[in-house]
Amino acid sequence: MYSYLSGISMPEDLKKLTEKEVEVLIKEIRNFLIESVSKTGGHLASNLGVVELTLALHTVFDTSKDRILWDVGHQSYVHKILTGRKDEFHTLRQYKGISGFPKISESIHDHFNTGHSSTSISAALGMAFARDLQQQDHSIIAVIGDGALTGGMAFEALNHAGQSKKNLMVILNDNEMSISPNVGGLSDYLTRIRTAPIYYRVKGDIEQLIGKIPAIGKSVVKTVEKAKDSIKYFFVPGILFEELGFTYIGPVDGHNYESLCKVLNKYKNLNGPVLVHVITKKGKGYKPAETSPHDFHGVSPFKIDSGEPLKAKKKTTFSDIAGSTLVKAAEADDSIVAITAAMPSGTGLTEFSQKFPERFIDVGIAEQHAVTLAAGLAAAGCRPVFPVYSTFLQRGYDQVLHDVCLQNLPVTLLLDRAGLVGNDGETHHGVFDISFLSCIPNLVMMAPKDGDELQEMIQYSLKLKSPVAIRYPRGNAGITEDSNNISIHKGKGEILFEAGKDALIIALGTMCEEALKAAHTLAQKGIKVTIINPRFIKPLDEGLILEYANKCNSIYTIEDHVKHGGFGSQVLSLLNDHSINKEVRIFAIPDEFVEHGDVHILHDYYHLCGDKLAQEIQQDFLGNVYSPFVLTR
Ligand SMILES: Cc1ncc(C[n+]2csc(CCOP(=O)(O)OP(=O)(O)O)c2C)c(N)n1
Ligand SMILES: CC(=O)[C@@H](O)[C@H](O)COP(=O)(O)O
Ligand SMILES: [Mg+2]
Repeated sequence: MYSYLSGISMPEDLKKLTEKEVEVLIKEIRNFLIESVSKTGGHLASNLGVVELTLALHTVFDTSKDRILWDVGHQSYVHKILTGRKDEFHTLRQYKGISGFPKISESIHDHFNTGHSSTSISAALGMAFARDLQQQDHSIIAVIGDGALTGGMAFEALNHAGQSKKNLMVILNDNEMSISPNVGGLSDYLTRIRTAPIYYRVKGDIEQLIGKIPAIGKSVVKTVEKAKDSIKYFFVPGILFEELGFTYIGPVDGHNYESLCKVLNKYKNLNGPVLVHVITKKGKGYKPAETSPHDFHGVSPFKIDSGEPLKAKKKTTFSDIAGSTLVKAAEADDSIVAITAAMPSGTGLTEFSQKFPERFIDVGIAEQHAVTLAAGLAAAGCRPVFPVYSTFLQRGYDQVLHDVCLQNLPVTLLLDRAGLVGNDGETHHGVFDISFLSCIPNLVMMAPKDGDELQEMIQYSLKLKSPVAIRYPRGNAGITEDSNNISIHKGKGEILFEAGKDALIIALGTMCEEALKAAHTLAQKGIKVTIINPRFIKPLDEGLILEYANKCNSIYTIEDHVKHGGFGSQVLSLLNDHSINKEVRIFAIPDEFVEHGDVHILHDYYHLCGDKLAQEIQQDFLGNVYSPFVLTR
């Protein structure tokens, strides 16, 4: 079916093709990507945009020694296809299949693992220092998108790399898009470069021209120098990067394989850091993705002819509820400001951004800045809310501690995608937030069992005069059966289910639903349990937990989070402080990074589901056979 792609196993095979054949290969790769991702889901639009660029990189460089670092790494599919993973591509992002991001463990052609944005230039510079110290000779190329370039780390690295004079190439893949349209002054600057009338002029011509402007006499010299500077700043593309110490090349048409190869060949041995500004179209070659790059940034399986998702739209998600609750709250309180770090739709803020554009702030991929911006807003009398994926808040840790909590500022952090997220895998699971946040003084932390409770918790958080974090998972927000009336009071949990004293299950957040399933299964076996929904991670409902821990025979905690420093550890510590010496078993994720795969598979593997919980509790009653995943005291 694929005349040329079928013959490509490794990058060397590519080098045997003529330019005409490569043109056919480009089309074949796009078809292959569309076919394959329509079944597995994945980051389609970004990959369609870098087909020519990736082929050119593999034509000019040799990644068995040269190092290409893919920023974020969601655009590395073509690289994977060309470096021995074509035949496994149908397993992309599936449990035990290949990852959606670069992985050193997958291939010698992957040189650095990524997933979080804006790391590539720092890593490339580190490798350049190492290469020179070890007197080696290879090329190092960071490929970074215009969205990823909005991240603070990228600026820090550009600043350092420019001055270091190290030989390295930064390829700026500019498609004017982050997940949503890109934001910020730098993005505007790139637009000016792209649309400048001197688009195809080379910088050298302009500099020569400026050099020819005569200047006679002292004051004339001064004026002319000033004028020259202004002309240069106006006309020389990429002057910003030049001033930082980079040689700027571009803009270059990122869909012209031949000219990309020429540029890369010409500048690959240049002394010092070089930045090649490549213009691409996100979603290139597939109409639905070109028209709607946002919708095809990360897709679930879809119909190729229409681009429609295979499964009907999901029910209401936790993110939807967070968004609609904030809209309602903002209608009543004009001090509420919503912040996003380049994830407006992922975090459910689309409606908010449309209804309250003046109170909606997209900072770009800049979580650190977002947190301190929130602190500033709060210090000046606004009520900021920052919905952010749990995993990306890791970027803003010191800002949460130092700028928000130390000053006890009323900032609400909505930790979306808390728990296992599924197919993005180890870089994206939000399973560390309890450990890194619950140790911070002044911070109140909650986890809702369902959508209704999330709504109440957000409303409650907006009344508090202190920082609050609320963690909730990716996906649908159900309504819990057996649910009581929801009324949130600081540090108060609820008895969700009470059948007897054989076992106490303290189930955090959506694990309540799993605990209820287990309770019903166990009831049929004659084992009577009680379930506590703690609602608060901090402060814990100590009274309720101690009362029932004393009453019940054995105690179980369950959470979608790592065990170390997690919720169960805190319960254990509480019981220890009160000398309750009963058996406590913690169902949580052990001390390892969790691979990618469907969430239900991962939950099953780690026994974070009703079936396994019931099985384990039953086993305990039968004869104490323990699973390796649960801690026993
Ligand atoms: C620290 C961090 N924050 C947010 C994200 C989510 N994210 C992944 S890709 C992306 C947009 C990247 O845009 P760009 O670099 O321009 O790549 P493109 O998809 O346009 O090729 C965002 C916001 C992330 N991966 N890491
Ligand atoms: C690459 C990246 O970081 C994002 O695109 C992420 O994959 C989005 O995840 P959701 O699909 O959960 O919004
Ligand atoms: Mg982009």
